[in-house]
Formats: sequence, structure tokens, C-alpha cells
Amino acid sequence: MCTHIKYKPYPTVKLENREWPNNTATVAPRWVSTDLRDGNQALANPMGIEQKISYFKILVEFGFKEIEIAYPSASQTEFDFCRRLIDEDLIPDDVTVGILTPSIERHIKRSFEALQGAKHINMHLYNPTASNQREVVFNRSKKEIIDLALEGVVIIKKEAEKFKGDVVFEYSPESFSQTELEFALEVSNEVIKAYAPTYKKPMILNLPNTLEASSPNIYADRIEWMRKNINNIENVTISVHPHNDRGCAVASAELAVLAGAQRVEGTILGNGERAGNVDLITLAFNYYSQGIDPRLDIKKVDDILNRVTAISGLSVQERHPYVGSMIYTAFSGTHQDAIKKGMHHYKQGDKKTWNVPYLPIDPQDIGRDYKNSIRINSQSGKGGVTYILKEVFGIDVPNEMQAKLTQEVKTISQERGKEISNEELFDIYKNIS
Ligand SMILES: CC(=O)SCCNC(=O)CCNC(=O)[C@H](O)C(C)(C)COP(=O)(O)OP(=O)(O)OC[C@H]1O[C@@H](n2cnc3c(N)ncnc32)[C@H](O)[C@@H]1OP(=O)(O)O
Ligand SMILES: CC(C)C(=O)C(=O)O
Repeated sequence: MCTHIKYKPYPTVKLENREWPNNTATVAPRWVSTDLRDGNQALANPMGIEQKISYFKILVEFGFKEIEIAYPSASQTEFDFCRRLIDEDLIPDDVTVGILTPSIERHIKRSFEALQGAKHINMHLYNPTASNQREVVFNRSKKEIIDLALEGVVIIKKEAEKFKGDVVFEYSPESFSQTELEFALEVSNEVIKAYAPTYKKPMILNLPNTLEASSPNIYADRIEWMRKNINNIENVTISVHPHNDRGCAVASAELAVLAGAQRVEGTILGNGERAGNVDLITLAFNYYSQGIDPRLDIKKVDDILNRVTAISGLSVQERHPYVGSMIYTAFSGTHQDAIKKGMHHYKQGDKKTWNVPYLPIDPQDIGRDYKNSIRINSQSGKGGVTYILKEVFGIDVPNEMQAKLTQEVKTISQERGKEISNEELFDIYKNIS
């Protein structure tokens, strides 16, 4: 049964003088949390107002400066939540709150109403542009799809003039990932022409990987191609909104940044529709582990995640990069031996550069200790066994005893089919010494 033949390969991009593979990241992009919109719309039981307020406070504490708070025209809860944040003065002056709106007049007006009184807002207009959306969902021609976007721009410009606070305009050709590049460019350039961004009034062009269907290198090609072809680029910030349908959202985001994206929209732990949005925790740590300021208070990450998961009901998978409970733990002997030697070397040195094998970052950076970096079972060797006895109990196991002790530990663990706790290890050592 050849069911794969109903799928078509993703088109590649003819990109002359491709630049992004030669670029290197030196700063982290601007982060935008869409937890309260994308993340919320993916929960079976969307958050209520009190939960959203707590979540918003956590995002602020973690260091987000741009937070998409709602789709306020979609429900009374979303609208009332916006009002609570503003009426109760819960938005710090250096935080911009954003909303998402379709290109429908009543929705745009309602969205402005939801944000009246806020100091800095981001009005995010979207309309789908891919052929399956144009032809099947909207039944409109390309010209009519452009007109739909432009109708939204005109209304937003008018409403923005009356608005008391700062308004940043963001446009997403939604389903950009399935849109022919030439058409995505045409829509985007029409929107840019209509909004006419300037140095003082810049705009954001967000190019979402709405349904991730290509490998990250192709997404990067598409971003670089758009960056090189859009008009008035000096006054347009390129943003990306990667989804994770192929499990590559983090890679897509990083390569898109190399290709010129300055801003990344995503969620904590990648919550979002289907396989989720890009996980901003992993992304931030990826920059951090390259010596780049992650622009989020990552020292607090465990506390932040405890509070976030209590609200969303999601959990942190134990192998989640950087923050899972098993990330700084090795069971296998040769890894343990290398960690033991690497830790010794690190402690003896100036401690300025982290270079311990198998540990992606120093666990202490996020408040974890070294005790769990080695755990003992039948896969462990003498390096791990002697490390625990030394670190936890201060015991230097004599060389001549190490092989026998390790063999005993392996046998017991094998027979029980279980890990050996530190206390059990101590008892085994006592029994044979
Ligand atoms: C990729 C993303 O995450 S985009 C964000 C998606 N988020 C949401 O949809 C959450 C909030 N949405 C809602 O509460 C509702 O869908 C509403 C209030 C926006 C609209 O509700 P309804 O009027 O009941 O329509 P419905 O939900 O079926 O949406 C489809 C209609 O919206 C239109 N539409 C969809 N997107 C847009 C858009 N960006 N601009 C203009 N019209 C749009 C469709 O063409 C369709 O119109 P039709 O009824 O004339 O065929
Ligand atoms: C509205 C856009 C940015 C979106 O959420 C998506 O394309 O996934």
C-alpha cells in the first residue's frame, strides 16, 4: 500500500548567494510569548481570567517584554482578561501587550476596545494566504485575499490614530509555510505599502511556519528570500512563528534567525495546537549555552515551570532539553567516568569556561546540584561508583577494591533489575571492605 504517494515534496527555494549558512548567532532574538493565545487555544479547558492573570505575571517575571495576551474578539473571557490587566495596572511600562485579530472590522474594533488604556500595544492582523485556504476555505482569488488584508490595514490605521498609547502593527500572511513565495511577497509588499512604516512607526512582518512541512533549511531559505525581496525593509522587523509539526521548530527558529529573523514567537514548553509552537525554553537555553545572553531569567526556570504547569496542567517531560529531571544525570559507566574526570578538572581550574563532557550546561546555573549527575545501576562502572562514594560520603575507595566493588554493585543491580541508591551503595561498600 503506497499511501505516501498522496503527499507532495515541499518546494525548494531558488536562492542565489545563500547567506544564512555562513552566519553565526551573536545575540538572542526578541522573544514573544504567545502562551496566553496560542497556548491557551490549544488547551482542552482554556484558562479562566484568574489563571491568565497569574500566568501573565509569571511571564513578566521570567523577563518577557512582548506578550500576546489574547484574541479578545473571540470570547468574553479574553476580552475581560485584557480589561483586567489594564484596569488593574498590571502591565509594566516596559512590556508590550499584543492581540491577534482577523481582518474583520467588528473584530478589529473590539480588539482596540479591549486594549484601551494600555501604554504599548501590538495589533496583530492575520489572514491565511496559502492556496488551500484561498481556494477552499475562503473561495477568493489572490486579488481578493490581498484586498482582505488591505481592508484590515485601513481599519487598523484609522483606529490606531484614535488610540492613546503606542501602537505597533504586525501582519502575518497566515499559512505562509504553504503559500507560494511570490504570492507571500506580493501580499506582504501590498500590506507594507498600505501601512507605510517609517523609522518612527516601524511594523512587524511575521512569517509563520503555520504548518511545519519543510526541513528547517528550507524555512531559512524562505525567510532569507523574503528579507531580500520585501520593500522598505529598514522599517520592517522580520518575525517568525514556528510550529513543530515535523518536530523541528527549534531548528527552524534558529536557522530563521540566521537568515534574518529578529523576533521569535513561541510558548513555554512548546504548548500550542497539534505538535505545538516553538519551545522558547529550549531556544533560550540554546543561545545561553553558546555564551549568548538569553534575555530570560533562566536561573528561575524550575520555579517558573512549576508555576506554569500548575496552571496549564502540562508536565515537563523528564528528557526535556535543559529542564527535564534527567538531563544532568548519567547511568552509563563511560559517561560517568568522563563526568567525574571533567568535574574534577573544572573544579581545579578557574571555573570560567564550562567544558564538562555530557553535561550541556552547568546544572548549578539553574539551581540544580551535582549530586544527581551520576546514578548507579548495572550499566555503571568504577568511575561512577567511586565518584558517589567520594562526593556523598567522603570515601576514597582504594584502587585494589574498585573492580570488586563495582562488580558487586552491577550484580546486585542486575538481580534486582533496579537502580542502587547512594545509601545502598554505601552498605555494599561496607560489606566488602
Ligand atoms: C493559526 C492560528 O492560530 S490563527 C488563530 C486562530 N484562533 C482562533 O480561531 C481562536 C478564536 N476564534 C474564534 O473564537 C472564532 O473562530 C471567531 C470568533 C474568530 C470566528 O467565529 P465564527 O464567526 O463562528 O466563524 P468560524 O470560527 O467558523 O471561522 C470561520 C470564518 O472566519 C473567516 N476567517 C477566518 N480567518 C479569518 C481572517 N484572518 N480574516 C477574516 N476572516 C477570517 C472564515 O473565512 C470563515 O468565514 P465564513 O463563515 O464566512 O465562511
Ligand atoms: C496567526 C499566526 C501568526 C499563527 O498563529 C500561525 O500561523 O500559526
